[in-house]
Amino acid sequence: MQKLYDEVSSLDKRCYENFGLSEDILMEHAADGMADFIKSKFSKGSSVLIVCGSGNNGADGIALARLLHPDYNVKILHLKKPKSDMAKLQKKRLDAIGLKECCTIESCDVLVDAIVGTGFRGEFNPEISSVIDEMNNSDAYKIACDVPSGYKFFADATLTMGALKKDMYLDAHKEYVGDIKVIDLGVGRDIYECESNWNLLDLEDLNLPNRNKKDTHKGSYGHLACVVGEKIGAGVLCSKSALRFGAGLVSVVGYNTTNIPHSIMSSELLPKTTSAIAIGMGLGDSYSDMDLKSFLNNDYPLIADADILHMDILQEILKRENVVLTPHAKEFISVLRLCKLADISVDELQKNRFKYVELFCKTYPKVTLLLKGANVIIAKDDKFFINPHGSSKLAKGGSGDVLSGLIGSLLAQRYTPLEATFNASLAHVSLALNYTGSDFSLTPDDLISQIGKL
Ligand SMILES: NC(=O)C1=CN([C@@H]2O[C@H](COP(=O)(O)OP(=O)(O)OC[C@H]3O[C@@H](n4cnc5c(N)ncnc54)[C@H](O)[C@@H]3O)[C@@H](O)[C@H]2O)[C@@H](O)CC1
Ligand SMILES: Nc1ncnc2c1ncn2[C@@H]1O[C@H](COP(=O)(O)OP(=O)(O)O)[C@@H](O)[C@H]1O
Ligand SMILES: [K+]
Repeated sequence: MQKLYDEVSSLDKRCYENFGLSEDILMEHAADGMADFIKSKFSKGSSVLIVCGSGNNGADGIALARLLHPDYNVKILHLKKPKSDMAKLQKKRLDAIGLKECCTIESCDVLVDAIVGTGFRGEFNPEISSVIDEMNNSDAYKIACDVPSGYKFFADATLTMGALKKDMYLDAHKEYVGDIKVIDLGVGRDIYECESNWNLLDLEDLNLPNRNKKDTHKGSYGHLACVVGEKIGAGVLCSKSALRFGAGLVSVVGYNTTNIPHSIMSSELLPKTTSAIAIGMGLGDSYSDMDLKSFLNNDYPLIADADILHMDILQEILKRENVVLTPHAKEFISVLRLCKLADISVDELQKNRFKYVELFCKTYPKVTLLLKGANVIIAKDDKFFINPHGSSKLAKGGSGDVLSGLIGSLLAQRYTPLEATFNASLAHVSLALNYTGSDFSLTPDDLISQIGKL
């Protein structure tokens, strides 16, 4: 697990004040980290074009040019005259060793974007936009210094300074960042970083269910009741996924339980041995509120997904002690509207995913939320996690039902709602990562069939 930050300037400031490091020392480490990265990937003599802006992001780029010259064939393009004190100082140092400047995006092996970093505000003017377009069209290996400029530069790798920034994990930004690597700024990352409520999940954080205890029976591993309605397929996917992920028993529950696999049980009412409930997937609108209440009149841990996230009965669900909500963006704006927290478009949500997740959690601190997307957000109270390891292989109907089953399974096996959710989410993305077929071909059944290989 790694920490995430809204901003790192306060962390830089701690370095100046607590560790006696200057801005110059920090920047020298930033540039050195980038130089090491390039040296590890490209042999001496490779051509490196560094495109610099006028602030400290540009200054990082100028310092990098100095560190690579003359072993590498370095060229520098100043889009604007150096303006910040550090940019002016770095330019003076570079001029002293003499380095060729260029004024167009020339062909090169490595292209470094040091136009703007965290100080970017507003929009680029048309000239800068067209330079970035040209850079994007280059065949070179593309490196973003700190962050891809304005999230318009398509980087192969982003070398980010000091610590990870939350903003890099907005869904829309996933297209631009490439592989992300943190560069230390003169002190180890553990020392540079301070507390943060936001964390990035690593695949290694996955804690799978186990069968280490010997004196057990099926009841030891819980019973998930999956309440189904009109579209039985969604409930079946959820149930199969739950059974495969270790729940001792799984039942499809409701009025429509014909044609279900033999391994799944069925009943009209909640089984007596129920230890967790999954509700919402494929529910349709055939249940009355009264019917639904009969499934909710208990305090079992519950995962609510899909159709139920549009229903007024959600208010009742949100009062429960152990509940997980798994909306995608469109469902989350419905949740926010039902809760009278915000009436916004999907677009507005996607631009401000972190803010609205925080708003929801502040109002419902007992609820565990998983907001689906290219980068999944998992949150409870004041703890927030991002799972960035999913891929577009998962963008297919039924992927979410499999996820609900994984979460439901762990709830039934008595994981806490937060543990169930982040472990299930990590398992879900691992299933997609482990799939060896073509990206476009992954089906929910493929996901389920791979659970056993985790
Ligand atoms: N201790 C530090 O201060 C460190 C700073 N570092 C680097 O410094 C960067 C931040 O530097 P700054 O705060 O100077 O900011 P940036 O260099 O990211 O951006 C500010 C510059 O961009 C220009 N700019 C802003 N909006 C623009 C727009 N819409 N169109 C065109 N130009 C625009 C401004 O005129 C200014 O010159 C980080 O991203 C990182 O790369 C690193 O060297 C690490 C240490
Ligand atoms: N481009 C993507 N990158 C990463 N994960 C994705 C992407 N598209 C979809 N997913 C994941 O796939 C799942 C889709 O769930 P959902 O939209 O509820 O599908 P369904 O309701 O059809 O089962 C979610 O876990 C989501 O995070
Ligand atoms: K940049």
